[in-house]
Amino acid sequence: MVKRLNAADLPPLPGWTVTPEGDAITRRCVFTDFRAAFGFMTQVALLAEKADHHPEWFNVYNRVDIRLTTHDAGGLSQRDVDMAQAIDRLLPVL
Ligand SMILES: C[C@H](O)[C@H](O)[C@H]1CNC2=NC(N)=NC(=O)C2=N1
Repeated sequence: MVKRLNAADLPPLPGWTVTPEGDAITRRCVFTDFRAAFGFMTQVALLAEKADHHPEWFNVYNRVDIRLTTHDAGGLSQRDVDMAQAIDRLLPVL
């Protein structure tokens, strides 16, 4: 079992929102087009496989809505924090 983190114990994660239930964090990522969005998703997929930690996500054209939670913890864990920060490093700086 993975240790669950309370939302209040999360480090600052600019761009991410804690769900009202406190069991997940979400972020909307918008790209120039589908190609860029899907390229990003491919990179995240590789990270997810490496970490054995997989996002819930929804893509329409240039938009990717991501939800991170840890099923094995029944809520948030350090794995979500690590994945969120790794995802942020893939995003273009605006
Ligand atoms: C057996 C396997 O390690 C687990 O099911 C992994 C796979 N990917 C996962 N992804 C996420 N988001 N949460 C998990 O608890 C999880 N567990």
